Amino acid sequence: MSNGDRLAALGWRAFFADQVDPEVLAATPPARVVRVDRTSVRVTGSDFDAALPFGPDIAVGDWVLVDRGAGTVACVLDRHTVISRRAAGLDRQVVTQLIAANIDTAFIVTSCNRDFNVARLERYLVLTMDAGMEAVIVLTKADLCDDPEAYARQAGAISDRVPVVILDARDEGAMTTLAPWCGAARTVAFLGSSGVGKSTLVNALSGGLVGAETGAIRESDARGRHTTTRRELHPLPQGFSVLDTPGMRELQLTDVAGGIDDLFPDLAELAQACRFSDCAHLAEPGCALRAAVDAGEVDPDRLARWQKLAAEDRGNTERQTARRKPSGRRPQGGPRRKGR
Ligand SMILES: Nc1nc2c(ncn2[C@@H]2O[C@H](COP(=O)(O)OP(=O)(O)OP(=O)(O)O)[C@@H](O)[C@H]2O)c(=O)[nH]1
Ligand SMILES: [Zn+2]
Repeated sequence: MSNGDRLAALGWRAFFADQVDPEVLAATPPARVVRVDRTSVRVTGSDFDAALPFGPDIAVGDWVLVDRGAGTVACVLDRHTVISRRAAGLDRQVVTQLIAANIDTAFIVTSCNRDFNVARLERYLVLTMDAGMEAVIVLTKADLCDDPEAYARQAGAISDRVPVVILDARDEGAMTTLAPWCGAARTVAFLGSSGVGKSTLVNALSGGLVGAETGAIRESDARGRHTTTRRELHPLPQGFSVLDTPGMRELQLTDVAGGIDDLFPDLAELAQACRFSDCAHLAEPGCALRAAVDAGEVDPDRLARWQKLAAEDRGNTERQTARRKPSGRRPQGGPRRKGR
């Protein structure tokens, strides 16, 4: 395999190459961040692997330019997609935690059991749609369930833009089911609660090469033990990359209004017809959404979930904007990039 082919297999494409002049690329070669630890980032390039000192705002999946002489990340390239979540920092400060960058497809994994929750799936979908990723709902543990189709129907009703697949993550057929999204040079990620089968699927896709740790779950409460401890991107010999992420207990939304509109386009459109532009869709006269509920055209539960997500997003976004420091995310003094 040539160096160019190796880079392409890692996901290098015109979107990234176009950001940098060729001579800069020659002097500071591109590499993909495959792991982020507390003090270092692990990167893979066309003909090198390296552990470099951690820099702020570097996410697993990022494309960076490497200063090989200094042994540092010279620059983080603009991301094609990025997912982050709001986390509570010290002193109730709102901090944004980067989860992963440059993912093409997010497999949102849940099981056909008590883990299944439409509101939580919507939350993940808002996040991934806002990030510009393709999303697929993956329902695992179909083999342990009497009526998996009932789960698939509920999941399928969430959005006509999101395909739903049902599988037994431990079965060989799981690979075939996910293959359409795992083409050459693609990057896929598994998101979902602990114990739903993410590591099992990563193992299946990689043919056991990755050896992601899987854990037994306590069947009594359908909750998994927390077995995945770090985020790691695995470039596979089949020519695509897979990211395993830990189970996420809490997923707060910030700055995802676009994703909310994408997932609830009908409600966003109806709201335009409310008499008051700041209608809270509660009991105001001339509320188009309440009228649609009364007419049986809108599910009131879905409306309530949409309102809750929108309110949460607004609250967090306002708090974050108030605290955001005016600093860029690129280390200073890096190589000059196009258009800058
Ligand atoms: N019967 C059955 N068991 C499954 C299926 N998917 C996962 N399991 C089992 O459920 C347990 C948890 O699976 P994991 O793959 O470790 O779950 P995870 O989502 O990676 O969990 P975390 O690492 O904690 O985030 C393991 O014992 C798996 O063998 C499935 O589709 N059917
Ligand atoms: Zn209204």
